[in-house]
Amino acid sequence: MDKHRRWTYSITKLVFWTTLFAGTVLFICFHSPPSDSPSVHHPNVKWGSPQWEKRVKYSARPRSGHFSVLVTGAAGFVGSHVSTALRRRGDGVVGLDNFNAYYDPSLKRARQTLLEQNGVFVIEGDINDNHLLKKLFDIVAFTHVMHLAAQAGVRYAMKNPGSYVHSNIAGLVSLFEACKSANPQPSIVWASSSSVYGLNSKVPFSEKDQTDQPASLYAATKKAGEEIAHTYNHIYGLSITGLRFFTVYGPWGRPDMAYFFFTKDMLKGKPISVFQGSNNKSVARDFTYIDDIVKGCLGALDTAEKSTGSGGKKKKDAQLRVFNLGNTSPVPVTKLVSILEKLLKVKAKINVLPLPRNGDVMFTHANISYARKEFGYKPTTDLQMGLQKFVNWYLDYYSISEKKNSW
Ligand SMILES: O=C(O)[C@H]1O[C@H](OP(=O)(O)OP(=O)(O)OC[C@H]2O[C@@H](n3ccc(=O)[nH]c3=O)[C@H](O)[C@@H]2O)[C@H](O)[C@@H](O)[C@H]1O
Repeated sequence: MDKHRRWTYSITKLVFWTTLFAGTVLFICFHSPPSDSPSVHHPNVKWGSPQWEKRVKYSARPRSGHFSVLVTGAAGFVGSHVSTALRRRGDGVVGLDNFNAYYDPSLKRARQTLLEQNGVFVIEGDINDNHLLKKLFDIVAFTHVMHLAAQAGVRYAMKNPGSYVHSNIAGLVSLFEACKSANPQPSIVWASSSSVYGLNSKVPFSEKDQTDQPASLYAATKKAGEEIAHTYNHIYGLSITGLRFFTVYGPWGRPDMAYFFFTKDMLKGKPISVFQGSNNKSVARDFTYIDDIVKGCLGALDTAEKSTGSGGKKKKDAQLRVFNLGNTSPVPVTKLVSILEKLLKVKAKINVLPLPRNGDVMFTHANISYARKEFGYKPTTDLQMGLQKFVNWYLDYYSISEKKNSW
């Protein structure tokens, strides 16, 4: 071979191998297996990449006759349970969560891992990110949005008021804007709160009762959300259902809630503070078990009518509803503590404190007859049984042996 031919041969060889290598890389990128295959669980797939879009679309794909649902707050307590239930029955589910550090983000990541194993892709992003929301509605024709992302917690509102405005007001508006512009417009079910009843003293709380005396900024932002929902329903024909949750508890729960940190502190032998009203009156809550709440969420979703707008205009009036989702039997916080003492086999060190004026109310008690009538909502788990399930999960998740229980 002369010098020139050898040179041409080397170049041809180089081009051949480069093309083969580039082709293989492109093939891997564009023909990766579907998102719920365990081999491709990369939570950090680049936003907006073809692989990301593919995972979003795959996760959103329902079984025939089922819904395609965007669940915000999917790595949260209620969001992770609802996403799993929807996915299990055949709905396509895409999760969205900002994984903020309000409480231990590793718990949110653990929920995300479970969701991914169940075929739910959870996108890390904020509901205030208009670009992200637009992109999601551009690539998927979601039939429903289950909006559970929020800044929760009644007492924390005094420490960080801005985060309530950011998530519960600005975030809600950003989400409604995206839904109103989507084509088709989805039906929306979202989490309001029992706290909207505020200083209401008429029991049990009915959806028709007054809700204009919120006792915390948290409650005020949820009440504002209900009014904002009215506006978007009225102007744009969005079908919107608000759910007033009553102190939801259970496995995979929120560490900022009393039943959760009482358990943690009691197991460590630390004292707990139990609030009490004036004249030694007990503070009580209508504690509601997570599985009952999930049934209520699905019932609301299944009975939600379609939105009626398109192109930013409404064609006719759309559905607007608000439901209480409670347990209907308030339990004093002192009773909650005594149930935990039995289940954990420890004596609590209790400091009784006067109910602080930081947003707490004396009691909550749900009337659930409207939800029962509309979608057969009927809670079945009492506090004793529900806490037993929570404690089983807690000891298992934090790998605490029975021996340690006798601290
Ligand atoms: O239904 C709701 O809309 C809200 O429910 C929940 O709020 P709450 O009912 O206030 O739950 P949680 O903090 O567990 O306190 C429970 C009880 O323990 C008492 N409590 C609390 C703390 C303490 O140190 N001592 C004490 O006695 C306290 O006085 C109270 O009586 C959600 O957190 C909130 O996000 C929202 O969704």
